[in-house]
Amino acid sequence: MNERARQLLRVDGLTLRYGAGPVVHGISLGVEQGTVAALLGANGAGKSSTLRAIAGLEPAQGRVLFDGRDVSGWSAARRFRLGIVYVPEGRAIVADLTVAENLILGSYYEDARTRGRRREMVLEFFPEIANRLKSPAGLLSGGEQQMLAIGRALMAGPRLLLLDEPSLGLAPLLVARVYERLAAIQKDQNLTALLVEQSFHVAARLAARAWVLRHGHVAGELDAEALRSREGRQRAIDAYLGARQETGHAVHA
Ligand SMILES: Nc1ncnc2c1ncn2[C@@H]1O[C@H](COP(=O)(O)OP(=O)(O)OP(=O)(O)O)[C@@H](O)[C@H]1O
Repeated sequence: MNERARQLLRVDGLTLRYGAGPVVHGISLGVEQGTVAALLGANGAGKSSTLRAIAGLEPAQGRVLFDGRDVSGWSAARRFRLGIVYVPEGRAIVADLTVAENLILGSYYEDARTRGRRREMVLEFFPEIANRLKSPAGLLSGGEQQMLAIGRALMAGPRLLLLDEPSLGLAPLLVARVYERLAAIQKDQNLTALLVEQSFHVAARLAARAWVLRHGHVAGELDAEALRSREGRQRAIDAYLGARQETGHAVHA
């Protein structure tokens, strides 16, 4: 990893347990400012738990540094105010509120001018929801709900977006569209994000770096070049399947 690049997020030795044994075992990673990184792995590998711990939604051991500040003991609300914004799996929009009201929820504490400016930006990225502002959010399609959830997070002016499986439950064409928009937002807004994905090839299009988790361990690490190469793809598949015993060591491609 290029140590000179500025890491907005640094996680060291993150360990998380729900009951007896840990489900995340001493994970370390860093996300550089202005880049998208991904946590890959099969069901139950510990991806969501890691993301939730970074957001402050699960108690964990280890260190979470944000912009050089140790936020490990901070509540989720305090991390949110610092700019760490989490978009949960399953989207969690408020079905009974309109699309416009859901957007307002994302920037509840901002002044009207900031809110208006951000709303304009969000609607530019997601014209699908721009035409549906007065509809109850529950009537939107799955893809539109995902766009709304991302839009709502952008309304908060995130410095770091934590995206839990934005492709979940979406048809391939919609997944491609959501990822296209994320790429446009990243380019235009210089967004920093950490996302969770099960699909390697979906994440590989956007991410500059990825970690493959397996049974709560980092089983492999891939940089941008490896993410886009056939060899890197094979390496990730091996790590998913545990074909190589790389547990505990970051594998540089
Ligand atoms: N609230 C919870 N209470 C107890 N165990 C949990 C809880 N949440 C997750 N787990 C367990 O922790 C492990 C890691 O789950 P996690 O959701 O982080 O994995 P994941 O890689 O995100 O998988 P998925 O893609 O299926 O969401 C799994 O064995 C899961 O059953």
